[in-house]
Amino acid sequence: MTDATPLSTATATGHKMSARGVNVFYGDKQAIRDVSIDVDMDHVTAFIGPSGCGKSTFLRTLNRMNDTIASARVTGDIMLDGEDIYSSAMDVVQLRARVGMVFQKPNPFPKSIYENVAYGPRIHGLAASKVALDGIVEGSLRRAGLWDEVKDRLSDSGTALSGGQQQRLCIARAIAVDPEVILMDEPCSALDPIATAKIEELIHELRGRYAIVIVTHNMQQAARVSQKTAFFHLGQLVEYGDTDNIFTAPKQERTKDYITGRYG
Ligand SMILES: Nc1ncnc2c1ncn2[C@@H]1O[C@H](COP(=O)(O)OP(=O)(O)OP(=O)(O)O)[C@@H](O)[C@H]1O
Repeated sequence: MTDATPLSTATATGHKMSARGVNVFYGDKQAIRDVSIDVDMDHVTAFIGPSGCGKSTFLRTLNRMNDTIASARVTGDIMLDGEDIYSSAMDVVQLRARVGMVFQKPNPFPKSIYENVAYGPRIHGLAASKVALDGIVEGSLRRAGLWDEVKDRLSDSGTALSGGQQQRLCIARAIAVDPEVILMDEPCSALDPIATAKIEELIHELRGRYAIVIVTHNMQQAARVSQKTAFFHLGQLVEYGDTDNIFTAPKQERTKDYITGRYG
């Protein structure tokens, strides 16, 4: 591909995920306007912008979570490894295993800690034996930084953990099905500063192994955890670039106004 190649479709961009000309409507109301962006493996991408600008809506297009909202309609192209995730051939259950999601409010299943992590690998047939499943559960909890805190109480309910532990359990659950991309929608907004610091540390550790996209209201958090930042405003992607540049030398006036606290 040369620089002159039009980016009208994302088929051959070589990025982990690519969106081209994406619009999202809720009924007649347009929430996302003509957004094009690439997401890569080797960095964390932060979506920032004032409340209601469409960060969560756009994030949800990346694993078709908007399918669960009856009024939502998505147009444009979204590719995962060059494959159109909105094509009729795409298995949505598989897609959501490949592109996992962690929500604002920790939402463990009302099941044991072990079952929370084992459920996905079991339904996706990822473990041939109980020993293999035990290994996946332990490995996922270790990678989510939770193993030492829960190894002696795996049969306790996931909902009995603290909020921060529940969020790490949800990250372990996402990791357990061996995803390629992890979407995080304000994962720390319900957590205290210590639990938040643990999640941020975890994001650093997971970086490189997965493509990570995080929606955050907190600009300091975006600056701490991400290498790329996308600024959204009124449903548009106003600016996307290296996090350092977005925060120190934004090119667009609207980005500058937002990061200097003039609105939002
Ligand atoms: N399920 C829905 N039905 C109708 N409109 C919706 C729905 N979800 C979001 N919207 C609207 O779409 C626009 C974008 O909302 P969205 O939640 O994506 O923004 P956001 O930037 O993530 O906001 P916040 O930071 O407050 O979470 C808003 O105008 C919102 O009211």
